[in-house]
Amino acid sequence: MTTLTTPAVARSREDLSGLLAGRRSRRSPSDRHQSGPVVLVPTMGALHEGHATLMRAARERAGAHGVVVVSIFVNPLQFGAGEDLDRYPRTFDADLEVAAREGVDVVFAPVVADLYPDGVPHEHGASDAVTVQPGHLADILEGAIRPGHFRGVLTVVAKLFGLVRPDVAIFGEKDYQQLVLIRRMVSDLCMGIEIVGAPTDREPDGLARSSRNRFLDEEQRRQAVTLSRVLFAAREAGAEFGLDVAMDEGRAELRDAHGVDLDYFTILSPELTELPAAVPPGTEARALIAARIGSNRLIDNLPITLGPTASAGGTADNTGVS
Ligand SMILES: Nc1ncnc2c1ncn2[C@@H]1O[C@H](COP(=O)(O)OP(=O)(O)OP(=O)(O)O)[C@@H](O)[C@H]1O
Ligand SMILES: CC(C)(CO)[C@@H](O)C(=O)[O-]
Ligand code: BAL
Repeated sequence: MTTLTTPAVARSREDLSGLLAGRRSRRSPSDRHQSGPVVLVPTMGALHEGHATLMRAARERAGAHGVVVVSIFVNPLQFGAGEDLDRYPRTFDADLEVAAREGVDVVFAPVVADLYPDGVPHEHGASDAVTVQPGHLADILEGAIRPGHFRGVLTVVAKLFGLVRPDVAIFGEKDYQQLVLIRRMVSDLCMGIEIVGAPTDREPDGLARSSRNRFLDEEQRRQAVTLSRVLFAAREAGAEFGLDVAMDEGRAELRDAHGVDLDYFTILSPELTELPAAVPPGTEARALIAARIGSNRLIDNLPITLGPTASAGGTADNTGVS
């Protein structure tokens, strides 16, 4: 029988610094060889198997002597007015079980006032708070639909980095634009933290696991698989026939779908810039999709290697139907 050790739970920043202090003092240069890295997995809770893959990667990276910290915090600053902040699932006891199963050392689950002692600095409210302003990459895709979202994400991630001071932080590729922006923040603000991107974990039929999937009813669950179908169809066609055909095949999947209200389907460079008009065979790209199914908004993406007859069409051609 496997014995599970419940992670230490820090409910405030003071708890966290207490829990991490002992470990940090042991990380002196003289005995660094005996200690491993501090590895952080930031989450909003409602943990599922996708999160578990991140924790497993963290445990492996930290080794027996390192520390795995999982943060659970539903960050109000990244939710816009009318979004699903209030109904976002909160399942703390079940989350602790997942963390225990994956060998997490510390769960950091602060309250809102702990991370925002002067209140949540929403754009529309007066505030002296310093927040992280992302570049223009935050204005496209998710940022176009959710203005201010990435300012909220980067601000809270910067706070988590400041509190946990990890050597490594692991994020899912499922939130691909988020991952790109976090890498950019760490680089531009010289944070000196290694950012690891973990592949998207999927249901057997291809649907990307997501905390919000639990809100899908049976019919919506059937419709939700359209997102990954579009991406896999685009990937297969793109590998053989290039970008334009990849877009066509993705769009064809969308035409046959019901109940899927598309926000975007596009293929961009891995850095989320437009692809040039002609790309050489073997060019790496990223297909990205977002859609609403009922009142649920889902996102997904997939890496694509464009094939020998690839020819890029720029924004006009590789922007999806809506
Ligand atoms: N299916 C997945 N595979 C790998 N990583 C994932 C998966 N789903 C989420 N993650 C990653 O887990 C981290 C925490 O994400 P979060 O708590 O928002 O979960 P989520 O399932 O993405 O929820 P949401 O429904 O809000 O999109 C992020 O880095 C995210 O990219
Ligand atoms: C990175 C994150 C934990 C910041 O709140 C969140 O955006 C998420 O769970 O992907
Ligand atoms: N994982 C993305 C968090 C959000 O939708 O706000």
